Amino acid sequence: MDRSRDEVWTECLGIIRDNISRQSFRTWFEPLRAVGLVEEGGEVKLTVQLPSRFYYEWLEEHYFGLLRKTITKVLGPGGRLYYDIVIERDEPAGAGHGRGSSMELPARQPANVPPPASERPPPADLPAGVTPPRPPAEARPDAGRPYRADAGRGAARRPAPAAPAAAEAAHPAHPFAIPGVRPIEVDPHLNDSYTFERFIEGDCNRLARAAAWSIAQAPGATSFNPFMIYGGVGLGKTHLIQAIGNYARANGHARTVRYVSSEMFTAEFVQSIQTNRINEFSQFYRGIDILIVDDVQFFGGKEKTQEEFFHIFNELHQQGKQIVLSGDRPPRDIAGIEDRLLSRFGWGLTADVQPPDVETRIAILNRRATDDGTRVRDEVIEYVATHVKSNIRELEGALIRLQAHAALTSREIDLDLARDVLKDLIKESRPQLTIESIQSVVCDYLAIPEDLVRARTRKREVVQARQVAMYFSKEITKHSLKTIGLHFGGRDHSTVIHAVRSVDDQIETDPSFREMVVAVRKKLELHQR
Ligand SMILES: Nc1ncnc2c1ncn2[C@@H]1O[C@H](COP(=O)(O)OP(=O)(O)OP(=O)(O)O)[C@@H](O)[C@H]1O
Repeated sequence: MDRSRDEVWTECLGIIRDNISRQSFRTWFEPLRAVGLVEEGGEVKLTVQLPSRFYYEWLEEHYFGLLRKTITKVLGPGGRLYYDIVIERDEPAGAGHGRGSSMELPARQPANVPPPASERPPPADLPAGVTPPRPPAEARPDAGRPYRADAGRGAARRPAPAAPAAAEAAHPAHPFAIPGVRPIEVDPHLNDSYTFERFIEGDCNRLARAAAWSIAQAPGATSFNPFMIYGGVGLGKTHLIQAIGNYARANGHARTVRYVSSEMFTAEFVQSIQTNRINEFSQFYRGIDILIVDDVQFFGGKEKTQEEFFHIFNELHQQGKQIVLSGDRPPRDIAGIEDRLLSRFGWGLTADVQPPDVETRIAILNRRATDDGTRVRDEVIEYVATHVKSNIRELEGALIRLQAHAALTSREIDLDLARDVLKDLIKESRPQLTIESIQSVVCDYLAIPEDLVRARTRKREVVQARQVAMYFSKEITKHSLKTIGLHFGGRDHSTVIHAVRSVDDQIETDPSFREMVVAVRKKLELHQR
């Protein structure tokens, strides 16, 4: 064999890249690594490592034909592709591996185009003692059956909720209810309209949507636990994580679902401390079947809350309950959260959502208009979709504005109306923050008169505000260090470098400082919407 495994795989990737969208390539093929290449009995076996079973199922289901052709082209008719799957933690007994170990899982022979993964028997050629990947949830015999608290993997047995007394025991009390007085239904805090039916799938969210769908069929029983979605503002994270809860509740796959933002969780926790009810708070969250926590980055710097969440997380995970999280960035980039918690966020599956392409934007607008019972011409939909690009919330906002104007003025929604009504939005669909606006947001948050950050003063709190404003100016604007310095009373570029380093250092070492930076960042993002 004259070529190395990496060379062979790079050649394969080149062919695959030319045959699928950029987004799909990034999602499904970029994370894969070649880990072996051997020639044996007239066959050339290339082994590729997959990050999870989910990848295996997805590749087999969607890219089998392409992979077969590619391997034959690169390695000839004797070419075979083998998968090496990294086993997630807590695999069912039988797999016998911990996190990070792997198993050899031969891909199906190229001659057979396999039926969908859900209809296939387990591959017969697995090495002894290796458990085949679980079929997708919809194919499992338990899928679709009413949820039972004691049916899950490792779940503690609980009384069946038939008799009133049992029902009371089965309902975790609301943290702020009077315990023992009456059973209280857990309010899931879900928005009914955040469903899978209303969620438009595109390259931008395919992995996240597919994983969310699997989880909703069998919460706690897939290897995607926890499941974390991350991505920018208004890209559908909340919609998707709530869709899991809505679907699981509607189909009897979970009895108690709780959606909570990390800020709300923190507020409830603080309140429970103030009212001496930490135990109730903790019991309540430990009894939830699907816990959905939005915007986990706001746990940053809140050490006590993190600790409480850590214990709740562990308990739920051990009981086989489902945990679903969202954040504005991947776990490794979240500041101010303890490593032990961050590493848990990455235990299951993390999937990102990206800004939608124009086709997906058109589909979202069409769907939204149909749901609202409004007729909007194709040319108007296309006009809005091509001009409003940055996020889906803005896209929906544009449509709502059009609908409102048309209703108030009894006009039809046509291109003229769209141009007229949306001209300000379209001109500056994402206002760029200037150095001055950053100074203003930072000073407003820290209660410092704005002109002081440009003045000569070295008072401690002014220096802090100045450094934070410099830090964000460097991060957000495209200005050079020199220009940034000039906007801060004519300081030179080395002062800006020093400010950025100093802020970075303090983020690392000072939790309350870190919390302040996170809060300022959120304010700045609001100004960009
Ligand atoms: N793929 C989609 N199909 C249909 N509607 C969508 C889609 N993605 C987002 N939306 C809609 O866009 C709006 C914003 O979505 P959502 O609140 O879920 O975004 P987010 O990523 O959680 O934003 P933030 O980070 O600001 O909380 C919602 O009304 C949601 O229903």
